Amino acid sequence: MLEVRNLFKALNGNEILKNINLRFETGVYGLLGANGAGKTTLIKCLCNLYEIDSGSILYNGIQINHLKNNYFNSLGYLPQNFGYYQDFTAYDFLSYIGVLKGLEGKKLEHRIEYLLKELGLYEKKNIRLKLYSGGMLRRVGIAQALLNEPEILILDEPTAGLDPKERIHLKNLLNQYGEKHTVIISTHIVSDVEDISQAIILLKKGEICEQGDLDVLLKKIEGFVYEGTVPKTQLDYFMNKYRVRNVYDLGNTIRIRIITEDNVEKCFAPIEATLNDLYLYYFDEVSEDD
Ligand SMILES: Nc1ncnc2c1ncn2[C@@H]1O[C@H](COP(=O)(O)OP(=O)(O)OP(=O)(O)O)[C@@H](O)[C@H]1O
Repeated sequence: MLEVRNLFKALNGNEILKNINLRFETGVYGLLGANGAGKTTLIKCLCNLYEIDSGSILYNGIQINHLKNNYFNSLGYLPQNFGYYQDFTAYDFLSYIGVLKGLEGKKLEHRIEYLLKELGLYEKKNIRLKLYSGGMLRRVGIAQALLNEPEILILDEPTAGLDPKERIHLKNLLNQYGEKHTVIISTHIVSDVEDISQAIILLKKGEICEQGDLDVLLKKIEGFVYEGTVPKTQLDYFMNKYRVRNVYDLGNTIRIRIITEDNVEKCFAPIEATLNDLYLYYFDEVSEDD
């Protein structure tokens, strides 16, 4: 179990994370926030790559900075910008990282082959990484994070560069991995974590604004989400008046989805809220995939 208590972190004199309290058990956790919210900084703290200013991060009750290698052995991490050796093949690169992680022999070979197959890279395992596409490199990055079958898997923007089919495949893989391990996924893309997260954490300007089970979080905006059909000429009026999520062109009219706590015009009817609505409600912007 990984626990964050009253964490504060500044970078170059700017307070980036403020009073963060979190608890991670087995399951998938979706860490959602707009660009610059502090997700990467938080992840670097969780990976013990940043010293924290105050508070504590505990793994099974012990501060991670006291555990040193024992903690790293339990951790798999995909950084936002993942470094690799261009002239290595995927197989050689994973062997190299595996050895750094203390794996060897047949066990390492089997694990590499399994992950290359799982991530759809097996046929290309002997091609140099400099010839890989962005999506393929991201998948190598995910494979290296999974090499030691870590108790805690932390992925910073794992779907960057992946196509829709690869995203779905990765989601299934992470969902399965989360059945027995802790998986923390940082993203600003709602669909990366929707349907697979046992808890969603919303980070805004360095503070947790909400966390918990998605159904419970959605209750907070129950009755605030509406859809309605309005004349096209009134779009600007409604855009200024409400947070507008979707606009569907119906010819002379448009159907819009809005979020508001105010009373609305008769043309709007309440509708069930989704994680994308929650994202817009808290962050005042639509998620990239919406
Ligand atoms: N070394 C640094 N010194 C000062 N400020 C920093 C440093 N690194 C990041 N920041 C600032 O900290 C804030 C949070 O950055 P961070 O990268 O953690 O956010 P993020 O949520 O991961 O964003 P993104 O999705 O764009 O990667 C930003 O305002 C960023 O400019």
